[in-house]
This record gives sequence, C-alpha cells and structure tokens, in this order.
Amino acid sequence: MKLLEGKVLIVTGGSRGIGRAIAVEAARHGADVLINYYRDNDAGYGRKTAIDEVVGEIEALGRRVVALEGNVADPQTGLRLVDAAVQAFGKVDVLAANAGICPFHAFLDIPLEDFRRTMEVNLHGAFYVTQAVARQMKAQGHGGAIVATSSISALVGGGQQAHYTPTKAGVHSLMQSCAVALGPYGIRCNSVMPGTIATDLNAEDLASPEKLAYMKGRVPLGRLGEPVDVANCVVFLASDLARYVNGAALLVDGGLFVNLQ
Ligand SMILES: NC(=O)C1=CN([C@@H]2O[C@H](COP(=O)(O)OP(=O)(O)OC[C@H]3O[C@@H](n4cnc5c(N)ncnc54)[C@H](O)[C@@H]3O)[C@@H](O)[C@H]2O)C=CC1
Ligand SMILES: C[C@H](O)[C@@H]1OC(=O)[C@H](O)[C@@H]1O
Repeated sequence: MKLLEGKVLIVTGGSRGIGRAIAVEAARHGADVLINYYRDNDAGYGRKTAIDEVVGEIEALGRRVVALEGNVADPQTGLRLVDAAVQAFGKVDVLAANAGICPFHAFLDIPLEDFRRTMEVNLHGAFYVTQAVARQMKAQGHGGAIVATSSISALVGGGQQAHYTPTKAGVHSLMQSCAVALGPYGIRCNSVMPGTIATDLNAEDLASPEKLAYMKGRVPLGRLGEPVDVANCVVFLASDLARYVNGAALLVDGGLFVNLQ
C-alpha cells in the first residue's frame, strides 16, 4: 500500500542519513520530494556528491524530485524551500524537519561557537522551516502533516552532548506547541525520537569498537538503528493512517530508552 500517493513532501537534511531515507521512502510511497541539504556539512563528511545520489535514486523510483541547497539556520531558507516546492509541485503536504548536527564535545570546555551553531541549526532551523511551511499549509486550506526529528536525547542526557540534548528537547516541545497552534487548520505535528542510528553523525563516536559494542549492548533488539527504521515511522506519521495522531512523540530506538537493567 502506498501511504503518500499524490503528496508533496519537503525534507530538510535529506542528502544523507535519516533525511535521505525519509526522502527515498516517501518517494517509494508515492510522494514528490523537495530535498534540502547543506553543502558545507556534506563536505565536512567528504560526501560532496551525496545529494546527486539520492536525487538519482528517487528519479529511478519514478517520482519528481528537486534539490535545494541551504542552511536551515538562515530564516530565508525555509521561505525558499516553500517557494521552490510550490513552483515545482504546486503545494506542500508534508514537512520532515530533520536537519541537525551533533558535534560531540565535553561540557566544561565546549567552544561557545559550537553551542550557538548547534542551537541555531537544530532548534532555530526547525522553528523557521516549520513556520514557513505551516503558513503555506494554512493558505492552501487542506491541512498537512509536520514530523520533526527529535531524539531519545530529548529525554535522557549525554556527557558529550550538553549543547545538543536541549535542542532535541526543544524540537519535541516545538512540535507539541505547534500541534496545538496548527490543529485547528488540520495540520498535525508530531516528532520521532530515534535512538542510536548508524549515520555519519555518530560514525566517529562509534569508531571505537568498545563504544560500538557498549551501545549495541544497551539495545534490547541487539543492533543499532538504520536510517530506514526511522524513515518508515516518519512516513506513517505523515500519512492518513495517523490522521488522529497530533502532538505525539514516537521513540524509534529498539527499546534503548526503557532498558534500565
Ligand atoms: N544518527 C542518530 O543516531 C540520531 C540522529 N538524530 C537526528 O536526526 C537528524 C539527522 O541526523 P543524521 O541523519 O544522523 O545526520 P547526518 O549527518 O547523516 O545527515 C545530516 C543531514 O543534514 C544536513 N544538514 C546539516 N546541517 C545542515 C544545515 N545547517 N542546514 C541544512 N541541512 C543541514 C546535511 O546536509 C545532511 O543531509 C538530526 O536532526 C539528528 O539530530 C536523532 C537521534 C539519533
Ligand atoms: C549522534 C548520537 O549517536 C545520537 O544522537 C542522538 O540524538 C542520539 O541520542 C544518539 O546519542
């Protein structure tokens, strides 16, 4: 069954990792896709061509796709994304507010610039894009769905993530307030809370065999998540199967959060 037939989806941070999987799975479910990505961030992972790969994959699925480069921390980017989606596809039905960074660093000596950048990309960026898309959805008059990528880290701490976990709690809170503000327009707002998903974001942190074994051992299902595990849940929350789900947060963590002992 195709869950997003005829829908138009914008995904931020869609060139790699979880966002890439969201773009591809949404297309597999019948959506046309506008993919945002940030060249500086991709180059930082030695992946300048990542966006070309995902665009090709979606075209091969027979869906329409447009890629738009831009930093979500710039309020103009959200406006540009909406304009481009409307120009290419005529409307916006779904937003996956996913772009994020996680530069691991100890709390006591983290450079203030790293703190500011993490806040601006992860939280301010989600706010700007959500607001721009919500205005468009309200004007269209037929509702919509917004799914933000929060994290298990909205609920628990990380010694190297004190600048990051508050952004994910903020994204979760943003979706809760938007569920209230936008529900009257038929716009549902939810978040996914991934556990540890193997992507470029944590490749360096998990490069140590000891840390990798420890993290796998914490997950009752016995493995790290794959981007598609999260993408499937985003597709569900974006679809009419979830038509009465609004303001919810879905843990996608293999049971990591509930595993006390
Ligand atoms: N990998 C994990 O274990 C988890 C990731 N998350 C969240 O999932 C989201 C995606 O993470 P991953 O796929 O793991 O990361 P990734 O590093 O594999 O991919 C990041 C994507 O975001 C884009 N991006 C980075 N900075 C950007 C900016 N300023 N403006 C626009 N796009 C930008 C990149 O171009 C790329 O497409 C993030 O919000 C992250 O916090 C949440 C929980 C766990
Ligand atoms: C990057 C980390 O492995 C990952 O990011 C999150 O949001 C999760 O909580 C994990 O710590």
